[in-house]
Amino acid sequence: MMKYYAVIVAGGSGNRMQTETPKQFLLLNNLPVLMHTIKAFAHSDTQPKILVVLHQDQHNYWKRLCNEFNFNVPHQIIAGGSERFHSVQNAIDTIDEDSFVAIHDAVRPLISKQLIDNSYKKAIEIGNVIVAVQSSDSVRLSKEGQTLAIKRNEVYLVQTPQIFNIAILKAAYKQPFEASFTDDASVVEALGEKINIIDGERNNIKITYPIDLELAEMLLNKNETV
Ligand SMILES: Nc1ccn([C@@H]2O[C@H](COP(=O)(O)OP(=O)(O)OP(=O)(O)O)[C@@H](O)[C@H]2O)c(=O)n1
Ligand SMILES: C[C@](O)(CO)[C@H](O)COP(=O)(O)O
Repeated sequence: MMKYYAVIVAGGSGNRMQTETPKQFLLLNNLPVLMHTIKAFAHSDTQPKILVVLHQDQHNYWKRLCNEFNFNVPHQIIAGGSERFHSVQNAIDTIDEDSFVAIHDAVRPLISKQLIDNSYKKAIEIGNVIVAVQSSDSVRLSKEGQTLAIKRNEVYLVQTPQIFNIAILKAAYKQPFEASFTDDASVVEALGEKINIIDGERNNIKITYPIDLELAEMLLNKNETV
């Protein structure tokens, strides 16, 4: 039987958020952001094994938070690295069985259970899957001091989860780090693999700036009242 993993990367320091507490631990409707994200995967039908990547200095803080919030969802804690790339690398190094692995940002807590299950299902069918949405704004490319309008229907805004077989992930994450590796698809693609896109969700925002936390709270409350 196929095995499933979810690697939830929470090893960042949240510089753009400019809060003393890293954004993955900030409260969203009275629960830390990271706990919402873990719960989304734990409540999915797929029931993946959950690996949470945290900076080594925050392991004890996280354990205290779990006690304080009575948070009992089973998960394994992995030490983070200097870049997102290294945090993912540390997690996949610990996986030793044939499996499909979803990599997801801790700071995308609004992911739906349906999108999680559908993404694993499609990854099994077509080999790999990343979720993305199209831009509703016009898009321009900045090059050599000029900007140029490009066809927005040829542009995707990439989200997570990004799901791959463990064998391809292990091979991809053996490559040396490049600044252009901003997600897992860019790392796997550098091996020459074709990347498959499926529709993401507009609600699946990444909490990056202070306004994103406010938006997430509004979207969460809207979902709960529907
Ligand atoms: N060394 C790192 C850097 C980032 N991440 C995780 O990768 C996700 C996406 O990264 P980003 O939004 O850039 O988070 P930060 O690096 O924390 O933010 P910033 O770039 O503003 O400092 C986050 O869940 C973050 O915790 C990680 O696990 N390890
Ligand atoms: C992985 C990602 O969320 C896909 O959109 C994004 O690339 C992460 O970028 P960040 O600069 O680490 O926030």
